[in-house]
Amino acid sequence: MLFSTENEQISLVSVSAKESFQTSHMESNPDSIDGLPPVSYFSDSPPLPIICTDVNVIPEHEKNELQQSISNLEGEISQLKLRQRLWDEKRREALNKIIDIKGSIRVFCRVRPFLLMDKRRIREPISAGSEKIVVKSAGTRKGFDFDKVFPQETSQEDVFAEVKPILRSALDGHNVCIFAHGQTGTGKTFTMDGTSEQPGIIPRALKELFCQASLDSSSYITFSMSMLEVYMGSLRDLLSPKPACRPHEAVTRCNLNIQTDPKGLVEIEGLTEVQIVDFAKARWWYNRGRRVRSTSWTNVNEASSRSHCLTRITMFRHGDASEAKREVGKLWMVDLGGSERLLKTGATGLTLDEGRAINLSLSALGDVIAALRRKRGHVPYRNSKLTQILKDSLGAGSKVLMLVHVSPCEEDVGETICSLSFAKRARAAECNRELSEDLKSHREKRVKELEEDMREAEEECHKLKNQIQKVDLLLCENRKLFSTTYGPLEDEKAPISPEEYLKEAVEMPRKLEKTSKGNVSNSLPRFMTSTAASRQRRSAAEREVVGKARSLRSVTRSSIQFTASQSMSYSDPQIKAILQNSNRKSRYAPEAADTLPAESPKCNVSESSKTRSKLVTSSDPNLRVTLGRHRRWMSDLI
Ligand SMILES: Nc1ncnc2c1ncn2[C@@H]1O[C@H](COP(=O)(O)OP(=O)(O)OP(=O)(O)O)[C@@H](O)[C@H]1O
Repeated sequence: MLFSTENEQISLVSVSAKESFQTSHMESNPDSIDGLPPVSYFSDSPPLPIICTDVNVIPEHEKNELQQSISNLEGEISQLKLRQRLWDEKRREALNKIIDIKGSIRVFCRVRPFLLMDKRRIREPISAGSEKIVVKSAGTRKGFDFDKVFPQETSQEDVFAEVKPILRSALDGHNVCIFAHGQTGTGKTFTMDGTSEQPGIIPRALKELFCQASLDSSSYITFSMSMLEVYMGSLRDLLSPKPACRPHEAVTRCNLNIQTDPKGLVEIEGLTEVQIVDFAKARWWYNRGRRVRSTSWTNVNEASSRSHCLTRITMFRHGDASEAKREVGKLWMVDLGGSERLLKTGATGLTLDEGRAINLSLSALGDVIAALRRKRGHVPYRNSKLTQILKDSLGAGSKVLMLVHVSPCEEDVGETICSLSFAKRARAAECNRELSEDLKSHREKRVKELEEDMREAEEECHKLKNQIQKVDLLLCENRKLFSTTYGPLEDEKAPISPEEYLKEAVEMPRKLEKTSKGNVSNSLPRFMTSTAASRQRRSAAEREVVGKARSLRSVTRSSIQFTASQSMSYSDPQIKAILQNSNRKSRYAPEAADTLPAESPKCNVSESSKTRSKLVTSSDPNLRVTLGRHRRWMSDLI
């Protein structure tokens, strides 16, 4: 029976309740209770009015009110998110302007403290100011300007504080390179890597990236890591699953190819790329790579690095799932091999060749930076492997930080001047024009203003994040209340699968045609309506698309992790978003976490072969090609 109005419904329920009450009372309790006369509804006196409330009946207007409040909250959240995005844009803009004012290639200098084995003289040859270094030698004084000078007593923390802003830029989707350059034994590895008590830039940067990513409320960021070494002009994969081979063997066995795609993006074929979900995992992988690096003993440094060691962190910044937008930024942290006068290091044989190779690639790097600075048409990237690898991270839109290291010792003055001259060359082009004091103070003022803007934007973003969380909580409660009372909300649809999405895309023209048949088709000229042949062609195309969707779903089910170039092969933003979501889910799934070693790499043959088979069983030919071409993934390791 249908109840037309609320009142009718209630009165009917009241009657039935009254009837049932009367029946049950008559059946179960015909006599008095505790000697009291039973209440008779059949007496002559008129019956008392019965008030019945049925808890299951909720007035219609309450349902509407709840629905309204849900949609209001949803609207509020999207408004807040929009405001948050705008503030985030402002923050990025301010940061970019700051970096542009300060210069996209910045050069710092760090002076190493005296070591126990150093011969100390009364008069030290180097005096360091905050932005200037003066070298005194053989009665001459040479001055070198820098963006920042770190004197001997500078702590690792202070150095990192100056590096931090550039990391934010990497998180915002820019390509960033941080180099440590200098003579052998001047502290490049100490600055980049550090010790367990005094961690250097790389471990601190890894920590900072995860910290910043967790605070970022407008998007979510995922990370992957690769490490390689440029040794005697060849590339070695430092995170390779193979056992750490000896340097000279590895050169031939682990050589990798550098490819540049038509867009100018650099890809290193076969380079291992591991996904890093947290700082602990990142550190584990970093330590693993470090141990494999080629070092040898020289007269100058007991554990001299004989190669350039490159650590790459790739950042995938995903916007809202609805936006399906993704930005990829690369952060390169490079511990360059020591520049050295080969005679001084006492190098012979292989070590001598290693030194020569290091020097050649360093001068190629200097040429590239100088050409970029001078904005020359031709940039000689091809002159060394190092510059080929960094090609897409050194050019326009990228940020470069060079940390030049020098020794405080008298006997190293010649080398010190060489290193400082290298730095001067890198810095010169952008600082060609010596700035007047007025201009300098104007720039400083502008930077301060922009820093203030940035802080304000960050605060606003933080406030909005908190507000969104609160409203979201309220929304969840309301949704829960609605679904428990009235059943699922109308717009609470299950997330659309790639197959459904493509099917919908295929069906859309059909639907349109159906509508047009009814309404517009007759008004179309005959040559614009579909022929039998065109219909046949279209259904063949539809079958292909649905087939693709199926294989796509099988891919997402098998939790394959996509890299930048792989996901780019799917040009549709909605599919990308779905794939990203599925990646995200699988990453946090317990079985995905298991594939990362907790403490040390454990060889689990069945596990790894299972994963490998997943990687190759995709039925999608496009995917197979990109997977085949691409880097090995963490799941493929060991
Ligand atoms: N700022 C510093 N404070 C304390 N010790 C330092 C500092 N810089 C360097 N050292 C020490 O100097 C020694 C040489 O440093 P490191 O190995 O980092 O030099 P390097 O430039 O990387 O040399 P190479 O190019 O040969 O690899 C190490 O014992 C290191 O601990």
